[in-house]
Amino acid sequence: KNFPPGPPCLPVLGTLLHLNLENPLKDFQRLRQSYGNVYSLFFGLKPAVVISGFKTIKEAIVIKAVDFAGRPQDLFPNYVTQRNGVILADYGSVWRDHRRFALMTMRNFGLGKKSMEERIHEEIQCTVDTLVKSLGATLSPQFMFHNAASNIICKVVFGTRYEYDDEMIKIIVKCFTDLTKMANGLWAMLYNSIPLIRPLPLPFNKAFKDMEMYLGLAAGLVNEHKKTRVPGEPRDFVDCYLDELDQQGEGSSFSEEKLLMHTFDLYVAGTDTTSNTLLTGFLYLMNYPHIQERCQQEIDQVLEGKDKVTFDDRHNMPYMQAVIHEVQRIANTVPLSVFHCTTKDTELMGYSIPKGTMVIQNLTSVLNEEGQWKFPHEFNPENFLNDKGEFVKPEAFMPFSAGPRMCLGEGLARMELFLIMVTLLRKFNFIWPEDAGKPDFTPVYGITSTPKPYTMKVQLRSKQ
Ligand code: HEM
Repeated sequence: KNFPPGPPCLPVLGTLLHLNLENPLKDFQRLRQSYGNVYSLFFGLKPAVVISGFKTIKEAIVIKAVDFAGRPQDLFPNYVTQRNGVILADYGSVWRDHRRFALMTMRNFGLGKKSMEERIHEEIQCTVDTLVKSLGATLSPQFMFHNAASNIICKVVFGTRYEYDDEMIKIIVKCFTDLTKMANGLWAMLYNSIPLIRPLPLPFNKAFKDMEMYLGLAAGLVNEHKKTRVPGEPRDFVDCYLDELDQQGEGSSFSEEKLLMHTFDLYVAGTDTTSNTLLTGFLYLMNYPHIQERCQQEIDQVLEGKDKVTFDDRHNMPYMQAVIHEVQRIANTVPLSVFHCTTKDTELMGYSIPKGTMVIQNLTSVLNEEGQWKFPHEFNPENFLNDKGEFVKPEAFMPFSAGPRMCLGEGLARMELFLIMVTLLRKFNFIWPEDAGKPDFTPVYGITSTPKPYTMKVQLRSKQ
């Protein structure tokens, strides 16, 4: 009763036929126009509510926070991750303990402090070396940015990194990029909607194989940690978790099984998001050379005489900050966030939503919402600058979502984006190759949006 309205529903299929399962973003927008900011869909028999627009999303996930802080437990990714980890954990003590632990650990390891900056800078040096080797040639930057993001989070979690030509990093990055595309793609939607097909040998089985591969790798790394660790002197996230396990008594929610999936969550969430944001950033900067040039002018001025950029320098770089935020807005890296679920019977904008209903936050609808942005539909850093040229962040800037389930890697991601983009723009000019044709800015849909593969030319800047 009083459930949000939605398109007509068929037996077995629900409202699946109203969506292009390869990329439903346009359908979500179309349905919003017909049914408003809160409407319902049915995945088979399973009801879902799609929420759109800044006001509605804020009301749900920030103001009524706990009511909307659950995660559905019967979707394809829950089966693939064996219901472990933090990203898909339902609202409750296991999620709370693991989230708090991850936030605290990453902070102790220097999030916002110098040591994390040093780790990022070490990795940037490898990116710089790759670019120097490509001077004058045309380069595909996909692997380079994926490898850099992957290595940074790998160092935080496992204390190690892989050379860019190491077979292992190729396997890991491929596994992560495949999984984030599969997790809410066509086969996942069919898996969710039609339980009868689950035992069949269909393409979704690849995700289970990828996960098995990752767990084998992680178990090997954890075993090595067990042999070499000094209790109380942690080197990385895994050591911290093992220390925590030593201290936890009976009834603790920490376990080795959970550790493995926790490493997966941080590793995968930290790789595909940051790298795709960087790829989007350089795609736009090459095609808006005047914006690239203005960034470089600001960087040269602020960093004059300095060896390296620090995260604190962002306070003196309003234009660069505006560009990075605009890149994140336009990249729309996690377009539907991660699906939420109501934790109790609740209400939203006058509609009743029962406990256990899946909630899809259409972040896309906020990041390009008319009325929230000066230029909602174009790439324009002015969206984040006031009349005095100062950096301002509108409340509708929600690429990391908001509320209790908000991205826990936001601090790390922001530091990476700033240090990487500033260092590379200071040293190089990025040029759209003359023979590359017109750029295609339309991203490929998945849990993370990915720019279509492109190439770049790199020139050493004369000043450097
Ligand atoms: C540009 C980079 C990133 C973007 C745009 C992004 C975006 C998001 C979004 C939209 C969510 C879902 C929030 C919700 O359900 O309401 C999320 C969750 C999460 N992110 Fe990120 N993320 C980024 C980087 C990272 C990094 C670097 C890490 C790793 C340290 C990370 C770890 C996580 C985790 C563990 C969650 C689950 C939080 C929870 O369920 O409590 N993310 N992220």
